This record gives sequence, C-alpha cells and structure tokens, in this order.
Amino acid sequence: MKMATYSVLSGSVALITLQNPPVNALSEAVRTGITDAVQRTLKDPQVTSVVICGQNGRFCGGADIREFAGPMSGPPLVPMIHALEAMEKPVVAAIEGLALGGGLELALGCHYRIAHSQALLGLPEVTLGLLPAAGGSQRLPRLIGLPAALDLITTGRHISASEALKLGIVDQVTDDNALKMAVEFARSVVGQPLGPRRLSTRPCHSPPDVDSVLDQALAQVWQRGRGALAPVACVGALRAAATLPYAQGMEKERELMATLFNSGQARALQYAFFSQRVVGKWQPSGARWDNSTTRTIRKAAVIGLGTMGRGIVVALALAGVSVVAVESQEKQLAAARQMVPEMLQRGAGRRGLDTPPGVISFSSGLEDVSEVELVIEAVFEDMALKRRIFSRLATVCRPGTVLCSNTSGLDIDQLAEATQNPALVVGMHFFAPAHVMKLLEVVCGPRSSPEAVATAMVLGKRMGKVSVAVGNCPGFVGNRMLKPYMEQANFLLEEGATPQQVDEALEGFGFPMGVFRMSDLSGLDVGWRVRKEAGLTEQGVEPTRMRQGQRYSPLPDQMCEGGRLGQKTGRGWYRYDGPGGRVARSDPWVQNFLETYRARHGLVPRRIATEEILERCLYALTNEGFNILQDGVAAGPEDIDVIYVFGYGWPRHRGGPMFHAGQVGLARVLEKLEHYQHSHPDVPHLKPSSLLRRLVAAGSPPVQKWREFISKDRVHSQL
Ligand SMILES: CCC/C=C/C(=O)SCCNC(=O)CCNC(=O)[C@H](O)C(C)(C)COP(=O)([O-])OP(=O)([O-])OC[C@H]1O[C@@H](n2cnc3c(N)ncnc32)[C@H](O)[C@@H]1OP(=O)([O-])[O-]
Repeated sequence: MKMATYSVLSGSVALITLQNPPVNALSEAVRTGITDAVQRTLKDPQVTSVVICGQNGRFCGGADIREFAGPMSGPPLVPMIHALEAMEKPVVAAIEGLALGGGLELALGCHYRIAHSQALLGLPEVTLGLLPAAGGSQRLPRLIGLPAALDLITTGRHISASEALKLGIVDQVTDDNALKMAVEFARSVVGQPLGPRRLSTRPCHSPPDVDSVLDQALAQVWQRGRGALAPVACVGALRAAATLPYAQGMEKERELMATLFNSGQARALQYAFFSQRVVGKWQPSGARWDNSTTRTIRKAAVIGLGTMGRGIVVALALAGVSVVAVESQEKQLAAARQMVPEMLQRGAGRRGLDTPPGVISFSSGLEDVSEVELVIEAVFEDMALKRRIFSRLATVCRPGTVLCSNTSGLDIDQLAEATQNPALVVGMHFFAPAHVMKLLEVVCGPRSSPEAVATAMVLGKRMGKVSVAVGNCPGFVGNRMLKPYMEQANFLLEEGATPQQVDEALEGFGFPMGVFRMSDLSGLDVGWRVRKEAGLTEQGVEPTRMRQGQRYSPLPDQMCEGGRLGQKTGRGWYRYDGPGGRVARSDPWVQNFLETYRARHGLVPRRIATEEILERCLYALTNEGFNILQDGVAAGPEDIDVIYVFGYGWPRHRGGPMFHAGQVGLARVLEKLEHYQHSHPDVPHLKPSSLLRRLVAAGSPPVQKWREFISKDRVHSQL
C-alpha cells in the first residue's frame, strides 16, 4: 500500500513513515499522507517532536519519476516541505538507505538529519534533465555553501553519509539503528529554538568572488554537458540562491524547472533511466533470462592479454573473481604481468579498496584453465584461431564450464560448433577499455542456453556493467549500426565535406567525438582488417567505388595503405604531434588527398550543410536499428538506445537513436531516408526499413509501445 503512516511513540514523538516500495518515492499518495500527518501533528498537543523515516530501511528515492509522464495531481512538494519546516515542534529525518532528489529535499526541510553510516545521499535530478525544484537548489547552498552545492547539484553524484557529515548536510551518523537514534535525538531537542534550523531563513554564504565562481561553474557544465540544458539551469538556480532573497530564489527555481520539465531532454533522460532498468530483463527472443538459474562464478579465465584481455582481467578481479590470465606470446605476457597489477591497483583505489578482491595468476598455456567455471576468450578477430581455441577449451575445461568470446562481431554459433556443448557458448562483447566502459553486449547464439546467458548477464552486472542481451548477427547491435553511420561519413568526404566538418556536426549534436576523430583514436586498421576478411578491399589497381554491387568508399583503405592508421602512427584523418599524440590538428595532406581523389573519380565537390551530415549519418544508423528490431536481434528499442548511450557516446540527453527518431517524428525520418535513397540508389543502407514504414502506417506510436507493436506484428506475419 502506497502511503505515509502516522503514529505516536511513547505519547510524544510523532512518527511519519513513508511507504512506497521499493524506494519510497514521493508519489501522490505519499505526499497526501505526509500532508495529513503534518496536520495531525499540529493538532495533537501531546506531540512535542516529529521523526520522518522510510519503510524497509530506505528513507526516500525522491519524486515518483513515473508520475512525471502524466498531469500533476495531489499536494505539491514545495508547500508540503515548507509546512514541515515551519512547524514549531522539532522535525528530525531518520535517513536509512538513501535520501535522493526530493527525498533529500524533504530532509532539508526538516530541522535535523540523522543518517545511518551506509546511507547514500544526493540530488541527482540533473541526471533526469531536471533540477532540485522542491527548494533543494535554495536550501542546500544555505546549508553547505555555494561551491559544495554547485558540485553536488550540477553533477548529481551520490555521496556517503560520512561525506554528508563532513559537508554539514547531516547532523549525526550512526552505525546502529538510525531511527531509534533519531527518536532519542528528537526528544532531546524539544524546546530548543528552531529559527536557526530553518534553512530557508538563513543567508547564503557565498565566496567573495561569487560571480567568477558561478561563471567558472557555468563554463565547466557547458564543456561537460555537450548541449545538456539541466546542468546550466542548475547553475542558474544556484546563482539565484547566492544573489537573491529566498522567496525570489524559489520563484527562479520554479521558472527554470518549468522550462526543463517540458523540454525533450528531460523526457529523453527519464526514458534513459527506465530503459537501463528494462534491458536487464529480456532476451532478444522476448523470453526473460532473469527467471533462469545462474552459476555463481568464483574463478574464471581470460585467453589473450592484449588491450581488451587485460581490461577484462582487471574488471573480473575488481568484481571479486579469481582469474587465470593466459597469453601464449611471451612478450605480450610479460607486458601484461607488468601492466595488470598497476591497472588493478588504480581500479581498487577508485573504488576505495586497499586490496583488489580477486586473485590473478598468469599462464602461457591453456591447460591451466581446467579448474575455472567460465572462460572469456579475447584473442584477435580471427575465426580460425578462435575456433581452434574453443575446440581446445572443450577438452581442457571440466564439463559445464561456460565458454564466452569477446568477439566484436563474429558468428557465435560457429564458435559453439567447435565445442561439444554449444549450449554453454555465449558472446561477452566488452568495450575498450574493458575495465572502465560500462557496456556489455551478451550475445545469445541460437543454441546458447538461458542458463549460460543468465550467467554472463549476472557476471556483467557484478562487474558493474550495463549488460544487454543481443542476438547473433555480424556486428551484433552496436557495430552493425555503426557500419552505415561510418559509411555515410566516408561518402560525405567523397562529395565535398572535410573530416573536421563531419566531426564538428556530430560533436555539435552531442557526441564526445566525431566519427573521424574516433576512428583515429581506435585505429583505422581495425575496420580495415574486417573489410579485408569480408573480401571488400582491392589493392594495386585503381580502386573502384563499387564493391559487391554496392557503393563503396575506398578512402579509409587508401589511408591505411599509406600507413595513416590514426593516433598510433601520428597521422590519420588528422595529424598529431607524433605517434601516440592526442591533439588532433587539421592536416593539409588530407585536404590534398581528398581533392586528388575526387578529381580522379570525376566527383565535383559541393558545400554540404550540417543538417545533411547529421541526417545522413544518424538516420542511416537508426534505419539499421529498425532492421535489427525487425530481425529480433534486440528485444526492444530500449536495448539499442542503452547500447548507444553506454557504448558509443550517444548523448544521453537525446535518449538514444531510436528514442531520437521518435522525437524527430518517424514520418519525417522516413521521408528523409526516402529522399536520400532517391539521390543515392546504390546505397542499400538508406533504403527505409519496412518496420519503420509499418510504424508510420500505424500512426507512429511512441517508442514505449514499439516492443508490443513488434511482437504483434511478428505474430501477425506468422499467421
Ligand atoms: C519535483 C521536484 C524535484 C524532485 C525531483 C526528484 O526527486 S527526481 C527523482 C530523483 N531521484 C532519483 O533520481 C533516484 C532514482 N533512482 C535510483 O537512482 C535508483 O533506483 C536507486 C539508487 C534509488 C535504487 O537503486 P537499486 O539498484 O536498488 O534499484 P533500481 O534502480 O533497480 O530501482 C528499483 C525500482 O524502483 C524504481 N525507482 C527507483 N527510483 C524511482 C523513483 N524516484 N521514482 C519511481 N520509480 C523509481 C525503478 O524504476 C525500479 O523499478 P522496476 O524496474 O523494479 O519496475
């Protein structure tokens, strides 16, 4: 039952308990309950103090985000919190578990705050495209000063109870029962003056150079935010707190919130919040993996200690898994022996651990993996080599060992075929650097068992990853969609654009790096190798612009042939100070190279508008997303969006490619694809997906309804 209950302890302490599992969010019923409880407290002369707590050891996870989608009803938060603060009986918040967003704002309206040592506190509204608009942006700086409030509110980071104590957000921290302590505390402060405890009446202590502090904060959020509105609005609200009386500050807070609340960004970020939670549950087939039994992995092996393998070893060890790290090449093994412990120590430090929880042993032979419960192969993208390893593992490992490959796009089923038990083979596609990047694609082959998938998904979660189950096809979800995106970028160069122009358009959209800067960073030879395997490259002769019946740009192959592999060679689409250099500078050589190329192929360069760059790159990518949904390679649009936000730098405040298509309007995306396909009939990736056509024909349902639409569509097409 969602509500807030009222009871009186020992005749004098009123206890208000928030009850709305799992996080006691401030839904309409809870707000109504608190408002009623305040009235009862006021009327009861026996009650001399009040304690507010949350059921099941969780104070409050904030406003009920699900309610944001509908019209607001019930008592609003701001007057409710004011009524608490204005009470003439001391009000104490007993913070157990968490006090986030509106939950912490509620606590800031109380006169005192007692926290359990394990509690987490924060104002994460900015991550949902909002600001702490229940007075939080005005009360917090009055409590802890402007610089600390700027940090907490613009980043939305969660802090520990001990940090909250240091900052002065809470009055006491306990390892014991926080509720019991809050009740005793409430009794002890009866009769003490409440004026100084009302944060709204305090002045805001700002540094003397307040303007420059705020300007600096603004510059920082512009740079970090890549076009996000909420952090900028947060600085605006804090400026009001620092420079205006409380009532005017509250007015500014309200105005800024109204602008944000109705922005597409807030909707996108709230969608991203729920998507992250949805994707953990479904397989592309539509079955739930989280009902399957999983194996608890205590000991695992990683085969291949290149960049990816080393990162995976560290990620496993930080999750408390003991690892056998195997590398057959002596030089690579020696490098790993030196680098892995350093990486591990740094990772442990970031997590506040003295010693890393998992133990690592190094080996040069596969025979040492016989005792592990799960293996992750991370060698070169070479099918023959991987198959040899899988067939050897099938004989070395004990029966029941889950065998995973970190391939970024090869056929999992071909690997499974090389073993005796294909049900135990799944893909675990990590993203570089594997101990840092949050995304994990868990690839379900046609014969992978739900148990093997579930084991990989749960292990991913233990490693702190956002795990998404995807189907088995070339490139899986992320890299399959990247192909048409990169292809368009190359075609744009042929037609007259420069790498800078394309990158600036994409960075202006919110990507941390455009496609060419990214390609220089990861190395142009990565894609070259894949194109060679696919039989697409031509050498020696004058390269053609058609391959396998489709338009093809040989530009990146020619760059590789000339040794321009990106940052590692100091030259790529940009030039760098030297091999390994990081600062990209425009390179006249590239300009010259492109001009010569165009002249040789009779291509007349034209001025290409930013709009066309974005539409062609992004809609080609999204179109492939529709094909993926249609093929059942991803369970729903949320899965694709989470992959793009966590693995490919898609700006979170734009929700993800599929959400973005919905916001632009599916009919408009379709119209644009038709337009570009008409101008480029030899580019199959611009041919609108039939799922996109069917969605438009069905009236463009919102993205949240696509999953249902697709499953009905599938049933219909099977009839
Ligand atoms: C208006 C004035 C200004 C105020 C604004 C705000 O307060 S904005 C809010 C500011 N607050 C925040 O930004 C906090 C957002 N929440 C979190 O960061 C995390 O949920 C957590 C750290 C509270 C718990 O992590 P955990 O790993 O233990 O658990 P989990 O993450 O898996 O969630 C479990 C279930 O609870 C659900 N749910 C959670 N919170 C809310 C909510 N507020 N509402 C509704 N639902 C919520 C979640 O969807 C999931 O549902 P499912 O899938 O089972 O149907």
